[in-house]
Amino acid sequence: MRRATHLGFVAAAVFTVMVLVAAVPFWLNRSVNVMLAQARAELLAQQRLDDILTSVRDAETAQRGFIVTGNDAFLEPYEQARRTLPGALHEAKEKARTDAERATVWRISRLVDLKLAELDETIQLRRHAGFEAAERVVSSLRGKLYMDELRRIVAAEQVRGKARRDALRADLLARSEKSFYVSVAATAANILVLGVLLLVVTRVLRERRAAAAQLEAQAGELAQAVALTTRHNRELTVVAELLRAVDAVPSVAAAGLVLARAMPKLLPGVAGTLFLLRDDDNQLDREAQWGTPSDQPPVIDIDACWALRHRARYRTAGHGEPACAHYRTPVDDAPGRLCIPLVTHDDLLGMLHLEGLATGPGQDEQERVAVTIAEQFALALGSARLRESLRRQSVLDPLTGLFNRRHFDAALKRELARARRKNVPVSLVLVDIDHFKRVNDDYGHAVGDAVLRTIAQQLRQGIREGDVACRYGGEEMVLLLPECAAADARARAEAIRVALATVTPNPEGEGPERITASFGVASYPVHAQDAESLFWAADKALYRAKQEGRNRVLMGA
Ligand SMILES: Nc1nc2c(ncn2[C@@H]2O[C@H](COP(=O)(O)OP(=O)(O)OP(=O)(O)O)[C@@H](O)[C@H]2O)c(=O)[nH]1
Repeated sequence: MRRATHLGFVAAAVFTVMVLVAAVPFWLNRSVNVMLAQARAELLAQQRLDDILTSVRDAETAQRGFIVTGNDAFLEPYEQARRTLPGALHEAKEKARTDAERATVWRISRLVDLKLAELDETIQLRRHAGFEAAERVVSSLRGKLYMDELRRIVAAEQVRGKARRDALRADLLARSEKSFYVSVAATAANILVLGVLLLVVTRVLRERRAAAAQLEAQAGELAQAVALTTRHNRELTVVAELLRAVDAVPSVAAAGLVLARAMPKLLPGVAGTLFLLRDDDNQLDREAQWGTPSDQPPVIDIDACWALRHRARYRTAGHGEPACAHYRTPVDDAPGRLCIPLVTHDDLLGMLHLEGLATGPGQDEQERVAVTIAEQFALALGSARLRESLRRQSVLDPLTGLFNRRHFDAALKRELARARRKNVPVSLVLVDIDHFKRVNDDYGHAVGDAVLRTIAQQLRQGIREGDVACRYGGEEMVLLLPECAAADARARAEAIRVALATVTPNPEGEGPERITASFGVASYPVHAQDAESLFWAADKALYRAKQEGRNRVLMGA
């Protein structure tokens, strides 16, 4: 704004200077014109006097011719002079510019009148009194005196006029010269001023252009920063949602599905596969996939991936770079791959394999997003794993891997309530190893534990999905069989009993050659109506089985 005001002042000043400079030659030209007009008027005045003198002279010549010849034809110029001279004299008087001029014209006018009167007199004499009478008047030299005086005055006036004209011409020449130099100087000054103005305007425009370019660049940077922040915020929101969702999942496997749903939002157009490390193993399972990934094996070894081996991300952009063993398609056919190990607290949890990442500009940005997701997901996954492990520990028996008594009590109540609601049966099978004390005594507790694990394995194998096998306490175990009537429960217990007698109790070392167990079966609604009575009925049947010689299945009463 201030710069614009300055520019306005400069323009106004330049305009004023230019007007003044242009006015000087104009003024000089004007004075030259005045002088020219003066010179012209001078010439005209002289011309008028010359014309008057010439007319008088012609009239005198005509008088002489008439007097000599008496022929009227000679009088024509005289008549002409008498007609024109009054007008010429009048005009001369009118146009006289100074008092001196006016006085001179008056004197001439009087002499012309006298001369014309003398001519008139002589002509009349010649006409009426003859040649001699006219000759006498002419010879008196009165007319000659008039003419001489008239010539003298006009000649003097000519001399004065010429002097005035010469002075005017000299002045005119001097002024023309001055006017020329002033014009040249004015033009030069104008060019100079215009040049300065042009310079100032160019500079101002250049500065404005630079300022505009700077503003444009700043606006561009700002827009980029805003876009980046918006994108980061969007990413943060999605990552936060992802973490919240992973936090709420019931199992580590479900966390993979949550990731597969979030990834297309975070890295659009990028396909991927999530591999998760098995517990106590060097193998990873393909847990989830999104986009249109290339063929990936369902199970991979840690050694199959550069990223897993080195615990650092590994990128292949194509062009013959070494491929990971889990790539089933050549590197060049699926460029822009990135393997990121999922690590938390130095524990390897899995690996994120991404495909179709940018290989040119935008590569770093995508990789940054991918690494952020992998880091955050690994943390969330670690927590999910821990939660899952704690949950398992709270319901599982650590020695056998069967559910513990707390879980059994809750499951029994739940299944009984459901059986009542749905009007279906539910059965319990109590299992007690026969003479287990002897195993401990003969081979030690470690072998006893191994035998317990073998039997637990047999129980797990002998039941359906949805059935619950628990270690109730010591060497006593229980099977909860939902929607299973008494006869079916008995048959199932019998099958387990028979199978048990055929397995090696401790496949890892020494121990008894075979082991047997006794089974007590009770069912809702035939043997009892509530949890406690049902358990009690099964326990009584088990007791009877022991009493009757062990290694048998007995039904509740
Ligand atoms: N090794 C091992 N032994 C256990 C465990 N829990 C209970 N026992 C043992 O199991 C044995 C149970 O013995 P008893 O209840 O006398 O019965 P039994 O020897 O199996 O004889 P019957 O049941 O009458 O056939 C005890 O010696 C307990 O110490 C366990 O977790 N590990």
